[in-house]
Amino acid sequence: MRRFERKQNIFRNKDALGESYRPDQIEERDEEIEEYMDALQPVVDGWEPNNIFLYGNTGVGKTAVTDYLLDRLKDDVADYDDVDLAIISVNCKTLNSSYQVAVELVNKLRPAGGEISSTGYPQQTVFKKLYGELEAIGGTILIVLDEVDSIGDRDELLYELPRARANNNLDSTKVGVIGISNDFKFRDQLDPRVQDTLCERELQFPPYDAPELENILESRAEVAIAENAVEQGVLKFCAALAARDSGSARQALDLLRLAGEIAENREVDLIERDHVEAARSRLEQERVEEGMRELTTHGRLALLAVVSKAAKEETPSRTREIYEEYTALCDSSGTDSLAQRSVHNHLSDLRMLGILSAYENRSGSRGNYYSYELDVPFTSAIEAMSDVLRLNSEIETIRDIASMNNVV
Ligand SMILES: Nc1ncnc2c1ncn2[C@@H]1O[C@H](COP(=O)(O)OP(=O)(O)OP(=O)(O)O)[C@@H](O)[C@H]1O
Repeated sequence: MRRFERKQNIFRNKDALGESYRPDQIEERDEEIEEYMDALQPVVDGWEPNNIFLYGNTGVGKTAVTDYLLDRLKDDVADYDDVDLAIISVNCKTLNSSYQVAVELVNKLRPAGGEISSTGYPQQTVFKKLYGELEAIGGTILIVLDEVDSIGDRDELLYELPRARANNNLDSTKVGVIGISNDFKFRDQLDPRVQDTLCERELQFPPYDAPELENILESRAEVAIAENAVEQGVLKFCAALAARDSGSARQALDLLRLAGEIAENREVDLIERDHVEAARSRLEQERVEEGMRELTTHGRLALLAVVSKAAKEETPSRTREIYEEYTALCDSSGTDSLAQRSVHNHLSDLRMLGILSAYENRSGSRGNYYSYELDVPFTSAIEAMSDVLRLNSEIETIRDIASMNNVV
């Protein structure tokens, strides 16, 4: 067996490409930072903070910019004796009601051993306990609620918290809420009263374009990657791929990190374009697998039907044709098939997940119909499918047909 050996030809500090790294510098967000600083100005001036709602797609720097600015704000207000600032951050991802977020906040503020249980209290009791903790800290408190959309429509806390002082629930403490979300619908679904308070200041972070992503990658590569370990054009390529797909800095950084790991495993000292291509297809496969995990058996069978059509070079394919393929697969797997209408719904879900793309065709008097094709490489889709459906011989046949047709 080989020994573990330290590898450092490619990476100088791989953690700097990871999710928990906090960059010293934020690139390409000058305007947003200006606006954000304006919204935070009342804190420095000693007034009641604005409530801020920050939204934009995933990976566009909402959390990074917030962390960076709040660190700065903390340092800068230290110069003013009459401002006492505390910042509490909670990620709401696993908390799907006001009640749960309030419990989480109380428990963050209490010393170990003093936590309250996450069930069993009336909501107002938990809110009261929260006000008690906030009042005990005093001064100005900014509460950051990341992924705030997880709270869903049980959003009373978002209404109560910013008004706590006006409603005499807090006496001297000044509270501001910073809500962060990548769900564009969330804001519009909020109760209008919540909208008015929480969205006092709204900041939108647009997706990055390719040159912006390239700058972000360059500044991160300086910290993360060994000297002369990236072939010329590779950062541009990663940036272009991520810009075309999502405009997400996370995606661009993930591509670079994985490309570096692939280069490392191939025992070369240079990250090349090929490694980025390989990283892209692996990440795409992960995305399909992740999407697939959420699918029901029928969703998977509907996807496999499209994969089978793709192997025969028959995509884009109409729902009716996909449905025939689907019923045949159901027969082979001993599963009762659903009606065509339901399969159509599964196909539109797969489209939402970015696994399929759809085209609307107009067929004159007989109305419109949709046709579908894979929006991910054939290989990624079939690889992801092999583990989860017990249809080995069918999947082998599809693979054979695909290789005869040179479909990859
Ligand atoms: N402008 C930037 N300069 C430097 N690094 C950035 C910038 N924008 C994003 N990043 C980096 O990209 C990654 C993703 O950013 P971040 O977590 O802030 O995205 P987000 O908008 O909060 O996404 P999500 O909604 O998924 O939480 C992080 O590693 C972050 O450090």
